[in-house]
Amino acid sequence: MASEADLRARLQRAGQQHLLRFCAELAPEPRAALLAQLEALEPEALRQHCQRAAAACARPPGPPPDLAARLQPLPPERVGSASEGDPQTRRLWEEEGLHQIALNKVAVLLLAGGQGTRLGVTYPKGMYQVGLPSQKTLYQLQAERIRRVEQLASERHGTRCTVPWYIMTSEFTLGPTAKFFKEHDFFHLDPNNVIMFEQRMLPAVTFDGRAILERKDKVAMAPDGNGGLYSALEDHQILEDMERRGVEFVHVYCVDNILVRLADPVFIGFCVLRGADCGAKVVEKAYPEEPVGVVCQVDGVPQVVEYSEISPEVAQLRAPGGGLLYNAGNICNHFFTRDFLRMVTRELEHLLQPHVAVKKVPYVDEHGNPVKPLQPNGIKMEKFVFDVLPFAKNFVAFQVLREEEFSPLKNADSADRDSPSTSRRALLAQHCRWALQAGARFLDVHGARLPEQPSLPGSAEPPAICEISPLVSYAGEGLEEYLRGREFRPPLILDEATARELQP
Ligand SMILES: CC(=O)N[C@H]1[C@@H](OP(=O)(O)OP(=O)(O)OC[C@H]2O[C@@H](n3ccc(=O)[nH]c3=O)[C@H](O)[C@@H]2O)O[C@H](CO)[C@@H](O)[C@@H]1O
Repeated sequence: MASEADLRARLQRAGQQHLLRFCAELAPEPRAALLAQLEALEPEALRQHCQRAAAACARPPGPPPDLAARLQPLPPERVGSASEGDPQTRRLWEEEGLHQIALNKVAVLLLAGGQGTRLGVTYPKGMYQVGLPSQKTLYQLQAERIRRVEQLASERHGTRCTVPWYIMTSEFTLGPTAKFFKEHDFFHLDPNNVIMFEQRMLPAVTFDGRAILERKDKVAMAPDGNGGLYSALEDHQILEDMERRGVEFVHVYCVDNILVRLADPVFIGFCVLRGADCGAKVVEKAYPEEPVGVVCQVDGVPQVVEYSEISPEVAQLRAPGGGLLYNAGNICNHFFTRDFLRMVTRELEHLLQPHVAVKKVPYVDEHGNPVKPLQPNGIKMEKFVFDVLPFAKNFVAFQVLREEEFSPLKNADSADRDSPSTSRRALLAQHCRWALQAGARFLDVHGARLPEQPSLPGSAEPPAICEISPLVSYAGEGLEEYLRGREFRPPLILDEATARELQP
């Protein structure tokens, strides 16, 4: 370990010697912890990081003034659709996706390093359960969808196959996530196929470029954004692991969408057949201010413009048909070829520009007293996972139906959108639709048939509580054999055991 004098010299080079100002008064243990934390910060990188943060903060807030003039919607030839068009083509995509999965060429990669501040929980979001009858957490639903899609591909192609699950965590989420998976026996997945790795952390910085001490013995650190993925892939040799397993296509997704279709064969097949190196799933934006990035073109190049970086005027622009001009909402589901990821980690990562988030960062004042600021006082620098899109040679977007594929859990229940209640409702409404489409009929307490609403929107309370285990159906398939022509008194919990009982 470096001596305190060494560290002092290094910090001086970085212009950050204030980080040691309480060191002399610390007991041996916290002192050692602080020194270890400081030793991990490379002086030149720290200097640049702090300078960049201050410079970015000094620029006028909001999107660059000329952005509006440089934006265009994606040209239609770059966009496919899961719901419109010919069902035969959709089947072809699905077949291709299942084929690639059966060949063990597909992996999923979860971005799970975020802190879930808006939801207000202290544990990783994937451990959250929104109050489904089964009480399954987001992680469990995801694990079961992986098992089911493996099964579908295996059955179709008569092989046994694996979809490895890579999980990017951060200092905040690795410990609890790993523990949770162990406690739940990896949800019956083979632990060798669940690969957790950690993203880097960066110091939070004051507006004048000084790294913030959160405690006398601790620098305030935050994960480097979900675009930290690319350096984390390199740090932990994840692409080498993928290569060893023969993985060629990666579905990257964010943790909080209860309807996420892991390794979605339709999306994978579409991207593969289009020869894409990079893809993004989109939904039609629900309203102009919806906090989703917009997939569009900037200076003719595909890109996502994040909701925090688009002006309200631009977000509200209308197309001639009356819909939003920029209506391709990013749902943080990306397709990458391993070759593309390799190119990014080898050649392009350093070109990704960090984004500035101004936040309230707890700190110690000059007397060493802890302060919880009421106003934003610090800068966190984050890279975004989609910032690699402009480097793609063949980017495609894939439009899916919101009620089938997107209901994110962002806020606590006090909000009326993107909350535990709205996520639960979206999943239960979807399962009720699937059951009705498969021919189930629901009865009320008096035995009378409940009205059928097979086209139930995701935001509505379903007429009957019905939850279908992902182990029974991945996307509504295969339910007729259990449900057709049968009557049920809700709740109907269709798990594997019930499915066996209902089997003709
Ligand atoms: C940068 C980004 O992708 N933004 C997208 C994200 O926004 P949004 O602002 O909602 O993004 P979140 O902060 O929820 O992060 C998205 C995902 O990235 C993970 N994460 C975040 C920070 C970090 O350092 N490490 C990490 O792994 C989170 O755990 C989460 O799984 O989802 C929306 C859809 O729901 C999209 O419309 C946004 O365009």
